[in-house]
Amino acid sequence: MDTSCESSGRPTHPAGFFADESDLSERFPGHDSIDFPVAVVLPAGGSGERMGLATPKQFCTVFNRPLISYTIQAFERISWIENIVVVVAKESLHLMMDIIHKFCHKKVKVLLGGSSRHRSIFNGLQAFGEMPDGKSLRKPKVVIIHDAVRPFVEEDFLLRITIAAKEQGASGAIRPLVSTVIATTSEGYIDHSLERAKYRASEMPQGFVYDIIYQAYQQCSESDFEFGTECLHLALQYCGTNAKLIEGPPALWKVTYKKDLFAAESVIKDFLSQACVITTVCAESAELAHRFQKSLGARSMQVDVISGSFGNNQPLVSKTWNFIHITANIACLAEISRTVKTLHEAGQALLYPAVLILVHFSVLPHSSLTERMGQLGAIRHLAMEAKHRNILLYAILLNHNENAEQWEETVESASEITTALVKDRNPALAGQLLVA
Ligand SMILES: Nc1ccn([C@@H]2O[C@H](COP(=O)(O)OP(=O)(O)OP(=O)(O)O)[C@@H](O)[C@H]2O)c(=O)n1
Ligand SMILES: O=P(O)(O)OC[C@@H](O)[C@@H](O)[C@@H](O)CO
Repeated sequence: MDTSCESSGRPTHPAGFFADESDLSERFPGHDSIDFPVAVVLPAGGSGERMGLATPKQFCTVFNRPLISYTIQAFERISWIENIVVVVAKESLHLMMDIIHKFCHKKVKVLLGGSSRHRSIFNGLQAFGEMPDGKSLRKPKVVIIHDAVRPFVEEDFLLRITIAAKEQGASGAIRPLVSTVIATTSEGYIDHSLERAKYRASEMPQGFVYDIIYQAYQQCSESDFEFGTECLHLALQYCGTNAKLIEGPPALWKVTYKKDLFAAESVIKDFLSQACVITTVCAESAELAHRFQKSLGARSMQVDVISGSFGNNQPLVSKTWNFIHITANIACLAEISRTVKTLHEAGQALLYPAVLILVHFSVLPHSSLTERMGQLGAIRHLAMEAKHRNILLYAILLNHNENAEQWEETVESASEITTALVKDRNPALAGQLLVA
């Protein structure tokens, strides 16, 4: 089934998680040598038994977004990848279509999987031949096969896999073994152990000249289909193609057990919390902003400070998912409401939850904290509305202190709270008035 979704202002990917395309050609000169069609097959038809949850792991969510959506995004943002074929179980078909629509995924065709991973992959490969609906996709020169439950894959590694597949016929990601592999007897005793240095773990992505892997699957035995787990082996056994093996980064791991889901959430949290933008509206808030910038910088956060709202500054809005607004204006909720609208209209909270933090300080000596909390109480309602747009709105109140040391401590405390809110993105705290 084909899908399409027009969406305005899809966020670009920040540097750091995915390699920024601008530096690819420096890091990997082959970037502009993809002058042949490349497609991807994402097997996603499994049941995830080892995860031990009712929902198949590819549809388990991180920040209210299914794992498979992160994987699809990793490929759809790459300009030289023409088509993405996702292969799902029949009972997941509608859910998959909903995900594609909700997150405005592009270049995606959904096909039905089979009773085993190899059967699902073979079904996916047939998207490039004659299809019953007549909507076949252009046959790629190279096809990348990648488990849908490996969401963290970077463009420069995909480039290496693709070019190696074009040159060698097949290529695959490998990782060093973490544990030693031993052979066991039928009674459950050790028979012998393998010399770990001679072996590697076979991971994904893998790349193949399309005709090679397609012919290999056409020759597969029932046993291969039922019990096999290695596409590279099929290319070797049935087509005599010896895959080029390329050591990949640790982030290529396959989400298999529940611990892997927690690990995936931590990777995404870390990626989201690397940068923030601070907006200020007056000289006092600018002074405080620079104190924040220094303090957050010391917590490894990249901070941009701009005076006034960021308005239609799309590059700035699409650079991060964390926004801090510093003001002494007690009627500041209108400013916050405008910022929520800007972020929503820019699509910046479509794929990841955005964090918006109001930092309100009072320059009036002995201003009543209770009074300020009362005046800002409407933020709760604003936060509820923002949450429906995947924007988490928090507020931190500071009491300006004439005593320089105490003021420094207050700012440090506010920076610590800000860092925690950005890193954790806990929806339960949205709309709360926190006091530094
Ligand atoms: N019949 C199958 C079985 C698996 N897969 C996919 O192949 C990838 C890797 O397989 P695996 O980690 O084994 O997934 P599951 O089979 O779902 O996991 P489990 O073995 O724990 O049930 C996953 O994206 C899975 O959805 C598939 O497309 N079709
Ligand atoms: O064996 P499973 O079906 O759990 O997962 C598939 C993995 O084996 C596979 O992704 C890599 O080993 C590379 O072939």
